[in-house]
Amino acid sequence: MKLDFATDHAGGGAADLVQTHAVRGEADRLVDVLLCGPSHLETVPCCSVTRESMRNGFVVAQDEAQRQHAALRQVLERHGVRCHAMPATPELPDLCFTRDAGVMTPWGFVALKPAMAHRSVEVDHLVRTLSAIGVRPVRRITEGTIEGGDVCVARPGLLVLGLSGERTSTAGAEAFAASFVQQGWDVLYCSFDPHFLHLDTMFCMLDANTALACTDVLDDGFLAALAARDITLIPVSYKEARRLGCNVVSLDGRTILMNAAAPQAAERVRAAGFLVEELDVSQFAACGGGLHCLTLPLRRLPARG
Ligand SMILES: NC(=[NH2+])NCCC[C@H](N)C(=O)O
Repeated sequence: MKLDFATDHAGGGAADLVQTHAVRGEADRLVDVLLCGPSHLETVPCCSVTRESMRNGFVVAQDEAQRQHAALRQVLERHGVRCHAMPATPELPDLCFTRDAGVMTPWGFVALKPAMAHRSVEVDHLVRTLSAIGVRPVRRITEGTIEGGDVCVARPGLLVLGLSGERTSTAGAEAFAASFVQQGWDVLYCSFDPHFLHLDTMFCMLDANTALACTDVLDDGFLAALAARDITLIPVSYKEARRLGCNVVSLDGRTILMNAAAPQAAERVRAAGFLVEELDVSQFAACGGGLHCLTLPLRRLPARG
């Protein structure tokens, strides 16, 4: 497979702009992020959490969803994060979960290949939106399927990929991983049942050596592989993870945005010395996504550097 990250980045013009956008680790300092407002958010019965909400009669309360999303944006901006907006559109009801259609890597933006039909059509919309701010894909995945919620660029040298077989397939994950392998990165695969949707509902990095994890659910081999890499886990219960309580955003390896509906997880993260900002994201959680899903980091800078 030919990977031309290096050549794509050589030279001037747009390539220089692309080069300034990169994510080398989930806990580096977040500088630029892509958000999309929930004007067209709707329940789509494509994941277990949303199906449960629908059984319970949940319908999106537009005003409340807008308020919660505006509060997220305010917190990000208060922490100095530049928020870019993707226009919402009626035919894309899950678009506010900007995490899933693409991923920023150390070598530039990679357009993904979502499994769900209504999500796969988000990719072109995302690519157009990013082009307008000078970010063009260095690669587009064409093999298998892969969604951004299953991608964790954990820290420089370590990539973690979720494999449910439903949203992300082995072919998609391996195609995405190829460029990292080529650059000498260690790649860990985490297999789980499609019930759990994406890796980021059960595993999110807090700093380079600490992650929040639904340890009761995660595969023992995966937990052992994390331990072997000196990653300490702060456990989250299944019930809080199902409320998207494990689905968090590390702003800088120190300040963590967390779902207010998971107070035990927040308490443990605080006890471990992190600063926690709790946010109400109940409208989104009912649709299967939390804070991590609502944010697509475009640029993170190493804490010291
Ligand atoms: N990164 C995530 N966990 N995203 C959650 C997406 C939720 C959305 N309803 C879906 O099923 O596609």
